[in-house]
Amino acid sequence: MHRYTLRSSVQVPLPKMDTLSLDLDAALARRTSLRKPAVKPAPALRHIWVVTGPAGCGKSSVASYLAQSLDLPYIEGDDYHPPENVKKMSDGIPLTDEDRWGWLDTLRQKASDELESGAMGCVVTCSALKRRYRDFIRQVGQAEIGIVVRFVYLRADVELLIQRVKARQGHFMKDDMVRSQFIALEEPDSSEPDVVSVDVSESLMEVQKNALREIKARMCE
Ligand SMILES: Nc1ncnc2c1ncn2[C@@H]1O[C@H](COP(=O)(O)OP(=O)(O)OP(=O)(O)O)[C@@H](O)[C@H]1O
Ligand SMILES: O=C(O)[C@H](O)[C@@H](O)[C@H](O)[C@H](O)CO
Repeated sequence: MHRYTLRSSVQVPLPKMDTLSLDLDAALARRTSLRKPAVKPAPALRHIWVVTGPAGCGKSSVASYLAQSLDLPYIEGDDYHPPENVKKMSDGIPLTDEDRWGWLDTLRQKASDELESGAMGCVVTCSALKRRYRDFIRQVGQAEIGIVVRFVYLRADVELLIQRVKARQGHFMKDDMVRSQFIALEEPDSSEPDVVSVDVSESLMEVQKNALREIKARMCE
């Protein structure tokens, strides 16, 4: 190791202890003042995950799994249809925009209330078939700082969903309604970057795992 030696002719007056401490305090004061103010960590983003798609695509099956996996409150959209909507669908009559606005407003309010009560996020099932429905729900994220609305669109073809709804027991939505869902459907495209699309032609377990992986990949965005 290279050792430095002071030339003996050079007299370096050693500062007295008090000036040393003064210098040390001054140096510390300067350093503190130069130190950048502590940056407070940004509050974690709170997500409203809206699982969307036509009847039978797996919204309830996937959303309940996501809510459990992420330990988040789960809002089942079907539970908030007014009775007249349920009756219409049970009678094989497709809903109209007018039928849906109140329901959509209830769902987005429920999601907002969950976050208001301290939840770090929530998972909502809502068909949200049309772009304007998704825009309506997006307003929650535009109104509140730190709240992010994201959509998980469960993508399938009509014949597959007809089969799945046919095989389902005890639900008011019957297979004869599935085609009308696709007529109303405005599939999300690249103009909606807050939508992640998941193919639901695979097994339920695969779809659930894929959806969870996609969500986790977007949590920090
Ligand atoms: N990937 C899958 N593979 C096989 N069956 C599935 C899959 N996903 C859902 N299912 C089944 O398809 C039926 C419809 O699923 P689910 O009720 O979750 O759909 P949904 O979108 O919530 O329907 P709705 O909008 O009518 O409430 C259920 O019987 C469910 O068990
Ligand atoms: O917008 C709609 O037409 C309805 O919400 C359907 O898409 C759902 O499948 C219904 O909730 C039954 O589950």
